[in-house]
Amino acid sequence: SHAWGYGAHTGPDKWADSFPIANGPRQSPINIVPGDASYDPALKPLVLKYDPSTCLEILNNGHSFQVTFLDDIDSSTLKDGPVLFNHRLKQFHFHWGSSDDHGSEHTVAGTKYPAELHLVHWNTKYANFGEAASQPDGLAVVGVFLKIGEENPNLQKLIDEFDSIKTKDSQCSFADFNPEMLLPGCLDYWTYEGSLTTPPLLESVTWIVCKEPISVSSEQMAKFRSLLFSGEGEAECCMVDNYRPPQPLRGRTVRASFQ
Ligand SMILES: COc1ccc(CNS(=O)(=O)c2ccc(S(N)(=O)=O)s2)cc1
Ligand SMILES: [Zn+2]
Repeated sequence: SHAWGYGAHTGPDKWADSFPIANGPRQSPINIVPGDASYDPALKPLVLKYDPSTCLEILNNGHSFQVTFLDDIDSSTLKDGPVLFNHRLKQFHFHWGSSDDHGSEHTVAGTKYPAELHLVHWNTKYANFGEAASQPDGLAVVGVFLKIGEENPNLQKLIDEFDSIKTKDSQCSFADFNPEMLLPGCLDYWTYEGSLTTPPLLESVTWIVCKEPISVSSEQMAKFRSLLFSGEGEAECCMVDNYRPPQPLRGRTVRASFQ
């Protein structure tokens, strides 16, 4: 069958054909309705400790661009927040639109942001990422919204690599980047039990969505849109609208770490 993508014939409405879990009970993303979220005073503050020396490479995987980290020791970790176990950072990537008025996966009271950052971590009670990804409490993804405003010098460090990763399956080494620089000042969050937002859509993700966005300039967003879904030598297809729309809540509770 066709590989999955975001086009008319391969996009989110077609994913259930090959990945029936697409219609499962805990799919992501969702529309977060702040008024319906329940403040949970038992939720701890998020503890994110990242080591820039574990940054390995930046790559275009044909769906997004991602920065991959060395995860063989506990050097870049997520602790506390809504999770009970230590998690290790595996990679971060983004989702964005074809224009500044849409592109995020989660929405907040129906508001769409131009882009959304996902920092993917796996629970070290499991042997490795692949094991963890198939467990209901195996992954924790921190989502950060991007909002049009000031140019973001930390995002610019990623954008400066785009000429080397323009096409699908291109990659280059990328060192000494600290993803802490991509976090908002305030780490208030909403949390709920969900899934990967791309195939295999595994229902193994504790979502941790930050309330406060980070800034990105409109010019920087235009650079995101210069990346290609297509491979070298193929007809050029701009990497835009690589987001899954919100999915049914199916009775899930969204908790807030703040009042
Ligand atoms: C077991 O085989 C596997 C397991 C997992 C994957 C997907 N790769 S992945 O985990 O990096 C992510 C995909 C989508 C992510 S999102 N947008 O929800 O943050 S994270 C592939 C093969
Ligand atoms: Zn993602």
